[in-house]
Amino acid sequence: MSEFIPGQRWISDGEAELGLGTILNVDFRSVTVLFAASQETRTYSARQAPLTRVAFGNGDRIDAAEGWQLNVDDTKEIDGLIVYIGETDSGETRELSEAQIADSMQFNQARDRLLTGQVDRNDWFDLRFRTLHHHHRIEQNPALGLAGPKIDLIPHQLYIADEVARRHAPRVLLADEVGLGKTIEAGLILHRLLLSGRAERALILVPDSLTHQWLVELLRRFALEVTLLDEQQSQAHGDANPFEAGQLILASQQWLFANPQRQAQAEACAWDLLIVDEAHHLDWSPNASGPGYACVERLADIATGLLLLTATPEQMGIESHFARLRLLDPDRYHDLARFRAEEAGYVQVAAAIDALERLPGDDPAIAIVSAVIDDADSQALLDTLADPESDEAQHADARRQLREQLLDRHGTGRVMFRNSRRHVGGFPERRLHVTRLELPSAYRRVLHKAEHNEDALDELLIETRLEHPDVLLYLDATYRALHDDPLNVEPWWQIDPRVTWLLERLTEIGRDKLLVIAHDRETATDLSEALRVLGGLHAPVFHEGLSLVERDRAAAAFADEEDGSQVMVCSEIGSEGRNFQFCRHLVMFDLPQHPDQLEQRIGRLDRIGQRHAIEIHVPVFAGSPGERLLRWYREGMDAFSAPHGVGSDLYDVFGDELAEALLDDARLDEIISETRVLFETRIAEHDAGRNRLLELNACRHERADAVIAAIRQLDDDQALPRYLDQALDIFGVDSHELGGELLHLRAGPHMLDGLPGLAKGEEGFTATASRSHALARDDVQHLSWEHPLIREMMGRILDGAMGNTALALLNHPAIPAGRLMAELVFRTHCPAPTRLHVNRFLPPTAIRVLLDESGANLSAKVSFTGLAKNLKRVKKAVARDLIKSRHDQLRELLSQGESEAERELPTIIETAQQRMRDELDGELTRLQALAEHNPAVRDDEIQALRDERHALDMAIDGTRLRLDAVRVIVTVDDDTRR
Ligand SMILES: Nc1ncnc2c1ncn2[C@@H]1O[C@H](COP(=O)(O)OP(=O)(O)OP(=O)(O)O)[C@@H](O)[C@H]1O
Repeated sequence: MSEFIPGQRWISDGEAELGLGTILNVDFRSVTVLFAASQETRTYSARQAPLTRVAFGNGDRIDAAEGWQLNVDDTKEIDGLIVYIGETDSGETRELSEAQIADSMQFNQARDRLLTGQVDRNDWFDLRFRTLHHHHRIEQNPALGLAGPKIDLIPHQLYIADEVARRHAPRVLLADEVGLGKTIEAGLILHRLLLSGRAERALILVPDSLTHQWLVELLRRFALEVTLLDEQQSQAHGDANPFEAGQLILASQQWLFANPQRQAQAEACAWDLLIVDEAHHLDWSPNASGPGYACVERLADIATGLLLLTATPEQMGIESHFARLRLLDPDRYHDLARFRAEEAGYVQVAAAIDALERLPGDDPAIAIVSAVIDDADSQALLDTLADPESDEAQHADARRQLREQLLDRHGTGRVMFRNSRRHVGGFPERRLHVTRLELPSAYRRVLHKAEHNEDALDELLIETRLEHPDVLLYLDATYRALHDDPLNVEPWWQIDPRVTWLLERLTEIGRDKLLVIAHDRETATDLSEALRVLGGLHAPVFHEGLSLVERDRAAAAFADEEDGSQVMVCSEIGSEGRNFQFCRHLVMFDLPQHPDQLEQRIGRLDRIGQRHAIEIHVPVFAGSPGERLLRWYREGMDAFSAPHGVGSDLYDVFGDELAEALLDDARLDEIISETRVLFETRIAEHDAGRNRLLELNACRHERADAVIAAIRQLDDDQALPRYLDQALDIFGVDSHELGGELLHLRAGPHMLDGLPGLAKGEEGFTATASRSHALARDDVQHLSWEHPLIREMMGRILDGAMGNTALALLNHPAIPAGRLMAELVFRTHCPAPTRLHVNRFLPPTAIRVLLDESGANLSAKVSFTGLAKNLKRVKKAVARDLIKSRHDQLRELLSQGESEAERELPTIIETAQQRMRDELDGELTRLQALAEHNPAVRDDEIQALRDERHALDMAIDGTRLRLDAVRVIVTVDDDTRR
């Protein structure tokens, strides 16, 4: 029995969480202890108190109640209390009685916990060591942040995500053609930045109609929980800034742009990343910018990173496109004329890249390449490539490097990424079905009037309050506007033959689904009503006037495979960005006026995931302006066959003239042939210049392949299921195999609280480590090293004390019983701001040292696994007694282990530094060379990289070792019973 004296410090064996206790009273039967930090008092039997005396040794660091720290050098005893002697942080020698130690002092460190008799389970120690090992591996993996999301591995998306997310403060325009996965790319970039600590806070601004879709995509595919903010939610925060309500905020553009007070609140926050979807709507003109553009401009100024997403960057004109580029980099994009001139030069760059394929052995090709390059290293590469003496491997290497340099140094690629169907490949065919219908007499009357003369048309515009040429193109809207006309008494859909035609199409396609898009929201609403009245069909409507909930309900009613509606009716703007690729029939009830809008319509169906040819049905009235517009689209630019990316150019030139020619066939013929000529010229120019460069730049296949290979390696990592098994067991999560590689996880009765997705008494979730199985079902999560549950478990182990002490028995024929061994795990600790993501070069690294009683280092001879499988558990109380009885020996081994581990530290530091320098110096050289040619490389980007390199150098240099975990091993005889 120990002798208790008031003022001594003890810790409860059974309730270590009570903290450091102080003996208050002792009599011959009982001892009373005050645990001041947790404000608890306990009285124990003096003979069997489950308490361990806290006694520090040389080298330990103690917190004094007065707030200072003592580094212990020596001890003495006065009246039964230990007095520690040592130095404070300021170098002063002081004494500290144990009674004056801070009550709040934590015993999380392995050494303190061990010496105060707190031992964890052996399997916890095992899991801790394995966690360190896997964490070390995963943090350095080049696919970090890209392997977890539940997506198909599509090269162009992964290339963009990898390229953009590795940049300091990425600011880019993601401009892939409609439906190629810009949302996925933005999600991947965000995910990687978050996982690597390069971003913590992001604001995502999307059109009202897409908020829910984003919310769901971010959750299902990226396991990211975002806060969806609207006015109601914001008001619930009272005076507090609602944008501080979460780290990832999703908000509707319409709501924010209309609300200056909320904008001010958003601007008052710090954002690492701002994402703006459908950015072509940001209204800008040389004379004035609209509230949306102005709001994004201010936020873009504050936010470190910026992603603008649009499939049709030039829909609002080239100036407006330029204005958006300026949001990304105001210094680079300040002069529109210069921007245009640069674009003209892209033809030569593209020609030079193509010429590389003809080298060596083609003198004109050398001249073409020489005309573009003007720096020494490119010239050296060209010399190698042109030299017939170089071998094939040298040629290939020089060609590849030169190609990269030309793209990097002379192209647009750094700020804008645009993939097209043409080079991504594998997209379905588009088939156009046009039906000519008779004009109903009411519509014919209107047209007749308009055709009459210009004054009559003006009158019609005044009377209907419609715009020109809408009044001619959307005849149902015109009819509705003329409701005072005594001949227009019936609803338009009663007289419009497109309605019966639509009903016939629906019957014809059987059980297939069909999406209808109409220009006008009223047309959409009325049409839905007409289908109900005339065909008995439930056709949900989807337009900008509906609330979010109504819109999502409509989309869900349409999407449901079993019980869903066969048809849905959308307005133009209402459906932009939505995913309807489960449907292959599109009806364009009328035609939009801008080719980009036409492409946006088709893009609802023609998206990644579409498995069938797309059937585009267009009803037109014979001889009407609508039919003339159709001719312009078909004959002028093949608008229905594929996206060509030049629609904006054509609209800019011919849009106004076309509007004037909608009643004039002869004029229309001229416009169509002029359009065709310009179409072909532009296609040829774009193919030769900018588009060609954008295309070459949008996906560099070697890089994409390397990223995919790294992801696949993690996908196939056999260590994951083993680790998961062990971790789930220890954390108390129940897991059941469901077959087909599926696992159902739910909280067990003793689960440690706060694990993501799991709460006691709740359903839990189904998950699989197989990417293909996860993709096949919406309700199945993708298990990977990046899954929130696994990250949380690993984080808790690494940040906490779990399993950092253990004691086990070893029965070994060659070692006599009663011998002691210490298995020490040291961990590198490199304090650095998270944004440096120092882990990519030096993740916490474990050094294992196994010492026998005499201090001999056995680490190289006896592996962790080899030893672990021969160890036996022991009861906690026995373990505690064993430790108490061997305190001095253990202290000795701990300090010796530290010296052994320290010997390995310099090599670890050097290797990490080398890796960091190789990577960052390479990137710096590349950026500097780029900056000479490509003003899209910002000075601050280069400076930031230099600063980063310097900061990393210092941080890695300051790496220290810490004892992370210790296992005491005691040898026993065969017949030892415990
Ligand atoms: N890698 C992928 N794996 C699985 N599904 C994907 C992948 N990429 C895209 N998709 C799916 O394809 C559809 C189109 O992708 P997304 O919405 O990101 O395209 P987008 O380019 O943003 O389209 P839009 O131009 O219409 O805004 C979505 O349903 C998306 O979930």
